[in-house]
Amino acid sequence: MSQTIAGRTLSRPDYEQAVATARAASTQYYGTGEAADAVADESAEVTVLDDATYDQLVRDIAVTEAEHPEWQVQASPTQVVGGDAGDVEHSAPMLSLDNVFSAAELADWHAGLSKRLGRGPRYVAEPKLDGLALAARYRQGALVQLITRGDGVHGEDVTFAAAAISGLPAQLSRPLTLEVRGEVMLTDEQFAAANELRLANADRPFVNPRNGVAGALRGSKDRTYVIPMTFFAYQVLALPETYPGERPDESLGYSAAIELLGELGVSTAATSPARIAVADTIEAVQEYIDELLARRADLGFGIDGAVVKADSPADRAQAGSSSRAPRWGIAFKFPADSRLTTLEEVIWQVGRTGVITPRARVKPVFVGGTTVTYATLHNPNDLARQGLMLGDTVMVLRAGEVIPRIEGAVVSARTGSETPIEAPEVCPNCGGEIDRSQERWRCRRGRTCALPQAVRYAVARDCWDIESVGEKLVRQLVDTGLVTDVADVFALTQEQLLELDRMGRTSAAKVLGEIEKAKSQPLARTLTALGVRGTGRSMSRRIARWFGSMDDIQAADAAALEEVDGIGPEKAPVIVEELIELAPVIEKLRRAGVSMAEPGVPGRVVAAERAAAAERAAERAAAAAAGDAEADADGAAATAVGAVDDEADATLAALLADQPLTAANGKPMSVVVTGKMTGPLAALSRNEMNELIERAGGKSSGSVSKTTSLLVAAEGGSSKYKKAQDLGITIETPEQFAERLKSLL
Ligand SMILES: NC(=O)c1ccc[n+]([C@@H]2O[C@H](COP(=O)([O-])OP(=O)(O)OC[C@H]3O[C@@H](n4cnc5c(N)ncnc54)[C@H](O)[C@@H]3O)[C@@H](O)[C@H]2O)c1
Ligand SMILES: [Zn+2]
Repeated sequence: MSQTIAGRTLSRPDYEQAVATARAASTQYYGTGEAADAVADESAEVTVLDDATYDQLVRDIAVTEAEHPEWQVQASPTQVVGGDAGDVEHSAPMLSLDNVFSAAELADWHAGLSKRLGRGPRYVAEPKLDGLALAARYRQGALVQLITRGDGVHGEDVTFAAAAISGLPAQLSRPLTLEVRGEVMLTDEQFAAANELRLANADRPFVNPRNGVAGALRGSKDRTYVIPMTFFAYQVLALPETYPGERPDESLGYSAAIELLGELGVSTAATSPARIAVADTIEAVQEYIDELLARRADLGFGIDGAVVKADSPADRAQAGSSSRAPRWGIAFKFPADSRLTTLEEVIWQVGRTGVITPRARVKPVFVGGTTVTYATLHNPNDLARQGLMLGDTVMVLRAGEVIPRIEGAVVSARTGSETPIEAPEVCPNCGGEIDRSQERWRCRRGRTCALPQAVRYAVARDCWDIESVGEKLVRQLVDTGLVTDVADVFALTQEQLLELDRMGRTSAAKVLGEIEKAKSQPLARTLTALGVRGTGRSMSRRIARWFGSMDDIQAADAAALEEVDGIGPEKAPVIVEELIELAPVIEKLRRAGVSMAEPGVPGRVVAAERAAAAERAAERAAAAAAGDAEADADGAAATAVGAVDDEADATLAALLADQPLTAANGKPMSVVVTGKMTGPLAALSRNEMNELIERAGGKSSGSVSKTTSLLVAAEGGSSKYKKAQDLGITIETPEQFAERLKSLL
């Protein structure tokens, strides 16, 4: 995960230009968030950079200054903190943070600090919140002033925004006098809501949450509507003597201060999904950082790294600070997850279910670890409202493994050559009418619009595996009306097939043979073949394994579906609705003799039994701990209950016997497969390997982490292999793994 941004040495004119560009970009960045509005003078050039580009520029400047200290100018971003000075003097300078970009750089930093202190400090590690720094002054428990960071010495008074910020109460739970510092930001939800509001009020939407928060904050003075924001605190400090009242204990460590903030009613990252870690070694810090990066996309708000700080005030005092940043803390920067690029084309796609979605083709840009060329857009109505244009400079977000998304456009960067995006008049797939009654447009023909694609998908190797039904045959089957939905495949007869072009007896027999075999495919594959909106292969497997039978799946309501790992309150009702729509197709499949059960899968019943067994085991352990005396008192009753339990446990054990990847505690083992398979597993696709793992009671995962139980790899050398070795995770060859699963092969 390391990202090296080595700086380059610039020529003197390039250096001066770089400093000027960085300053202009900063002004923009800390301005209103809607570039154009920040520039009163229309003729002024607007410099908008994404953070990755800005950071690269600053690195180049730093490397150049190291080589030519005499070139350094006062305005260099390496010398000064962020934005413009305001008129409120800070109680103590609001500093920036120095950065590291890799585990090795962090270890070096730790070595340096340990040397300075003469010992390895205890650390607190927390998210680097991607918002704006804010100082909040409380006098005797009442919020009296909010100040931006400004140039670090003087900030701007933004007290007027207080009511819009959650996490910063107007009144603390105790009447203390103190200053709280932290980050004000727009959560993902708040960003979406903010743009809805802005559009409804004929204001320009924000480009992304990070750029939006400056505008949200400043604009709250004159705006007629309120844009809610969120605050997370990361520091408590004393106020000057002019502020009367009881003060907090100044010898508090950082972790204790975070706790105090929580008690006072101020929110911190400790109670956010990001959490905070206290760690005695730099390795433990790194572990938190790795784990935080893995969870980055699921936090609900933007982070651009982690911050590592010495916990004790004594360590901090001894380490001290430079004019720009403290020496007792460091920011571990994550690779950029959003970059600016150009929107080149909008492609309208019709999905398997007939839903029409716009997809953006952008000028290729490296973001979130890969080069992105395509990104999802909002739904068509949003597109029209946002007024996005072809040729716009757009922000592409790719966090974690999720599909890249366009967050917004920098309207101020328009040159006049942009062109409007044309929405389709008719269905781009069949030329038929579009149903625009819902937010998501859909072809009026629904699933039948994309029927050939749906059938192709259903007969593919990962679903029913009817390989002899190729693309041309599917076309013919659909065109002749023999197939009107995916289930019709199972109703095909020899006579019907023989009437088709280029279909002889041998081919027809082959097709029918494969169709016959497909009838006994596991439920998970049939569920995948149905193309239920909101599910794919792995979700279908999870659903099939959880319920065990199609009857149980169809009987499930949204609440029951939500019990399946990965199905949330948004997805569950969609799946229910889809299954209702698909009921006639499912009924056809049932009548055609297609299997409606997941073989060898314990399903929900055993899942419930597992939970009960685990509970019983815990109770027994507790009883044992409570001492024999009490257990004796309940003697008779306990024996009777115990007998029933033992019987249930025996049933469970029998059921689990062919679940070699279920751990003793009933939890699935997490298995990662890498590289080419060999031996008995050589012919299996990755999807088939995943199926096998799940059938064996395990969980397949794409990346190695602390929680991985097993890595399957034919040879060493890959990064997953090395990571597993480092973490001491069991590694098996495909042959060894096949041996472990022999009861299932
Ligand atoms: N795109 C642009 O044009 C542009 C211009 C200027 C700055 N920037 C961005 O701003 C950043 C650089 O500016 P910077 O000086 O604020 O440095 P920084 O963001 O690298 O680090 C310091 C800041 O981190 C914040 N922070 C978040 N979580 C924190 C935590 N848990 N503990 C302590 N502080 C925390 C605070 O606001 C603090 O002031 C970079 O990310 C840069 O990309 C971008
Ligand atoms: Zn259509």
